[in-house]
Formats: sequence, structure tokens, C-alpha cells
Amino acid sequence: MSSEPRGITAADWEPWYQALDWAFGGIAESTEERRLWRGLVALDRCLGIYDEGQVVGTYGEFALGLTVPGGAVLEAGGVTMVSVAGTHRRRGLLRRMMARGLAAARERGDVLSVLTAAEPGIYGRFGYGVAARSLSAELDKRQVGLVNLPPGTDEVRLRVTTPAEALPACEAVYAELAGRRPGMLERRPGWERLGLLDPPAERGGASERRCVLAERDGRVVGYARYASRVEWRATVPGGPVLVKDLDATEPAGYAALLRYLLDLDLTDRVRLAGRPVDDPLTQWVSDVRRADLTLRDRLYLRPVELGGALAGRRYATEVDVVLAVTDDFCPWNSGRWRLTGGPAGAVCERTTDPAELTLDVRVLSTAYLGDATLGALAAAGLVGEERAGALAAASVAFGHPLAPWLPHGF
Ligand SMILES: CC(=O)SCCNC(=O)CCNC(=O)[C@H](O)C(C)(C)COP(=O)(O)OP(=O)(O)OC[C@H]1O[C@@H](n2cnc3c(N)ncnc32)[C@H](O)[C@@H]1OP(=O)(O)O
Repeated sequence: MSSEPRGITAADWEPWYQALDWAFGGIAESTEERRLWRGLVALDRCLGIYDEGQVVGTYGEFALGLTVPGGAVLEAGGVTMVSVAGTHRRRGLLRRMMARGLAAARERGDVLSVLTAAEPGIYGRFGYGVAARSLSAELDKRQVGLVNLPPGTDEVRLRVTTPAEALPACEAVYAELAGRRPGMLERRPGWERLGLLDPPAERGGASERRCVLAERDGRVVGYARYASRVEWRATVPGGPVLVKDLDATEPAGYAALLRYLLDLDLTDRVRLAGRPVDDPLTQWVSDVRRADLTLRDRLYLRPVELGGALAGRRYATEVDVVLAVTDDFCPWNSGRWRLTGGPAGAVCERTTDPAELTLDVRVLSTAYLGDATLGALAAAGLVGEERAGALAAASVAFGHPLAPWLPHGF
């Protein structure tokens, strides 16, 4: 076996993807979805490991642009389609593919690498930290209502249409949000089609997806894509409203959409997944205990070039701090860095000055978009403070008013 990863070509794709499918125990996706991912993946970044002509390892990447605090969009490789054949596991094949992938990302000039993990235990050893978590909720309509809705909610006009017809308006809303909230992905060509995926075989008895648009003063200010599954128990109707996407550029639009989803007849609950952890619905539900909120890991991130990553975002307050970072997997990032910056921009350069905060790259990754504060990470024993006061100042500077959010998987 040649255990060295190599690039693949279009001709390698089918057997390569078949190996991925087997390693996952069946990906169970529609032809339409498979075609979409094939069109979006950066084939020239995909790697395979072969044993006597058989694919035994796969690694793919999307070319993404990720919003960071302050609104800049940084180049980020989105690691995906990672697998090793059951016959070849725990021999270091994944480790080799990750090392090769990150070395190529560095050569290309990517600043960040991101992924969503099949299992949380896999990627920490490669320097990835959970940079954005997500919330799911199930609102029992008999127990949970909405209170304290924002002014203007009653002026919002709602219009139900198809996801295809509404797509341009939805994309405009998405683009506005993506510029504001860290963790969101810039909409590059082709990704808008994610919103249209609705294969009948994957509906699980639910309706075809619909789209409801929220309009105020003639402008679309939000949308929800949803399906419902009406379940009759004898003569009593019930069942969930399944919310796929819910995005709005202003609170009134968001509230009106949520109220509409809760008011749909013949259903008894509303299920939302992959929401931001600071979702406004947590402020509006009348009974937060019965909203069944669950927190999950969502976006994993690591810097490819630490200096570029820290200089690429902005900071809530002025900051001047020397970070001593360990990075065993990408040793070019290890060492001491002076970060100087604030709301207008930042510089991050190597320094020989004494360390003020010490931390591993994985911990820095968790604080990078503002999901966890450096203070909270220090309280967990993961950040060391060598200069009194450095932690509190840096912790505030790294924060962001909106929690980071990855609205959809990749
Ligand atoms: C971004 C994505 O695509 S996520 C999808 C990941 N893929 C899957 O889950 C598909 C099913 N699983 C697999 O294909 C394989 O088990 C993989 C890809 C997860 C791991 O591949 P392997 O070649 O066995 O990993 P490798 O031998 O390089 O192990 C590297 C390290 O990760 C650890 N590791 C591997 N898989 C797991 C896991 N599922 N959970 C926790 N730790 C893991 C190994 O123990 C090893 O630890 P060490 O560094 O302390 O020695």
C-alpha cells in the first residue's frame, strides 16, 4: 500500500465517492444532493489514499469564505468527505491526509480551516476547536407561546410561496446576515441551491417544503422554509412543523415568521435545529423550560496561518497582548505572537517579548469567533495568565455582540 495521499481527478470520482459511502455505512442522500456536493467540492483539493488500486482514504475540501468578527470574509478551506476504509483504520491515514491538506492550504494562502465533525472526538488533536455551537428547540404549541414581541411585528406582511420562486429574495436576506454574523459563509455561486434541496424520499412523510416571506414597507425582511407532517391520532390532528431555514434582517420580521409557524393549523409543535445560541426566540418563548432547548457543537475551526487569522478579524476594544501558542500539528504557528488591534483593525506579528497569555491553538480556535470567552476558557484551566490584567482585557476584546453561527452544514 502507498499510504501517501495523492490528488484525484474527475475520472477517480465515482470509486472515490463509493469508498466514502461505504466508510460512512451509507450516506443516504438523493442523487440531486450528491450532484450538488460534487459541483461544489474543490476537486483539485481532494485527496485519496490507495491500496492495490482500491480507495482506502478520502479527503475533500470546499473553498469557503467565512465571516469573522468585524465583518471581513477570510478564505477558509472547508474540510469534508473524510473517511478511511474499515480495513485500514487506526493506522494514521487520517492524520496523513489532514497534514497534507493543511500544508496545501498554507501554500495556497488560506487563513483558516473549518469543518463540521461526524464525531466530536476526532479533530481536537489536529488543532480544531468548537468555534460556533448551535441550538435546537421544540416548541409545544399547547404549552409555549410568544411574549414581548418587538414593535412592528403586526405590520409585517406574510406571503407563502415556493422556495424556488422566493430564492432571489431569500438570498438577499442571507447575504445581509452573512456580512453581520461571524461564522456565516459567504454565498458563493452554487451554494444557493442548498435551499432548494427537498427530495421526496427524504421527507419522512412530511409535506413538500414551502417558503413564507416576511415583508415590511414593500421590502423582504425575512423568510422561513418549512414543511409540516400532520399526524392524526384517531380524529385528533397533531404533528410537527419542521423548520429548515429561518432568517430575518430585523426582529419584527423574525417574530412574525415565528408566530406564523406556531399558528399553523393541524400541528402541535414546531421543531427548529441548527439555530444560533443567541436566537431571539429564547427571549420570546413564554416558557423557556418547555421549549426543549439543546446545545450542540457545530462549526470546528483552526487557523492555518495564526498571524493572518488574528490580524484578519477586528476586536471589540483596544487590545495589546503577547500570546504564547502551542500548535503541535501545525508547528509553524507555535511561539509568541504580539496582537495589537481594536475595532478598526489589527496586526499580529511574531515577538520575542515575554508571554502574557499562554494557550493551545485549539483553545484559541474556540475563542476566535467569540463563542467562548478567554475568561471562561481560563476558568477551565485552558488559558494561563502571565501578566495580571491581560486576561480580562483580551477576553473583552475577543468578544462579539452576536454569537457566531453556521446556519447550514457542508
Ligand atoms: C469533516 C468530515 O468529513 S467528518 C467525517 C469523518 N469520517 C467518519 O466519521 C467516517 C467513519 N470513520 C472513519 O472513516 C475513520 O474512522 C476516521 C476517518 C474518522 C479516522 O481515520 P483513521 O485513519 O482511523 O484515523 P487515524 O488512524 O489517522 O487516527 C488519528 C487519531 O484520531 C483518533 N480517532 C480516529 N477516529 C476517531 C473517532 N471516531 N473518535 C475519536 N478519535 C478518533 C485515533 O485514535 C488517532 O488518535 P491518536 O492521534 O491519539 O493516535
